[in-house]
Amino acid sequence: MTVQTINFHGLPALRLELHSGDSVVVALQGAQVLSWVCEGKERLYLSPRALLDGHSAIRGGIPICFPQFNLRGPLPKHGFARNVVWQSDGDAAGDDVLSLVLHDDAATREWWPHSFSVRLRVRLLPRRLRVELEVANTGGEPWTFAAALHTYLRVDDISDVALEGLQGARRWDAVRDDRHVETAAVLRFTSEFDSVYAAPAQGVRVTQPAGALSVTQSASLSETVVWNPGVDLSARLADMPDDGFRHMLCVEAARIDEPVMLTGGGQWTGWQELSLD
Ligand SMILES: O=P(O)(O)OC[C@H]1O[C@H](O)[C@H](O)[C@@H](O)[C@@H]1O
Repeated sequence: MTVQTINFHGLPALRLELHSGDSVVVALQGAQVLSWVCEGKERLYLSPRALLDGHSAIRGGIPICFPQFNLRGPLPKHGFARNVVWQSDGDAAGDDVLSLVLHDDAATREWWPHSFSVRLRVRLLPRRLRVELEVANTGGEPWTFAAALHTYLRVDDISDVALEGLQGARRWDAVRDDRHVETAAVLRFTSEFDSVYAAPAQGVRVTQPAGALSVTQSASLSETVVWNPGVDLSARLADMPDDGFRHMLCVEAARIDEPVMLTGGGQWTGWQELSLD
């Protein structure tokens, strides 16, 4: 197992490699995982048109949304954590773990006037990647936050992908602004798909001809968001190729509807785990 500091397409990043050859790359910007190679194959989608300028949101990998999800609040979309540079936190790292931390500073207090630290631990195991977010209130006043691990899974062809595990879950279909209980045992993706589900306890499974991947998450992340922009929105997104939608599916572990309240000194943890079947 080796940890290296690297330059990933111009971005400072950390890279961890197992003896097996599996590897993970995490950019200091946003503590965003940008690559997970498992058994010789890239498992995360990173748009070939992603903006890698050191501050714009990066289209792909595992963006961290904090302390806001989407436009559900006054902050920039998905909060500011994905736009700022985090620090490597070697102390909190272990043999198979990369750790990065973000503390409040003058810039974050301009957006959000609170004292906090957010830590991301990325654990690389054979056939498995676990991403754990820890949020602490380092001040005296209580505050609330929303968060998401906005994972872009790489798929060979979205028309061959099936997502299982959401039948019976409460769903808000954001495309149609419709609330209902999911009836489908298997979801398929033929057009824009953007839905927030009550997270199923057993997680979900993404299957395609090349194999299956299971996605599980902590109960503290109470929602699973499923997003694929489809052909029209993909063409409108400047940082995605027109056919980008074919090669990705976002399965996000999120905390949206009921924000977390942390009193001074309080701490919260949420995780998502990806594992090859
Ligand atoms: O374009 P971004 O700001 O990265 O957001 C990308 C997407 O994130 C989530 O999946 C939301 O549910 C979508 O509504 C949003 O379009």
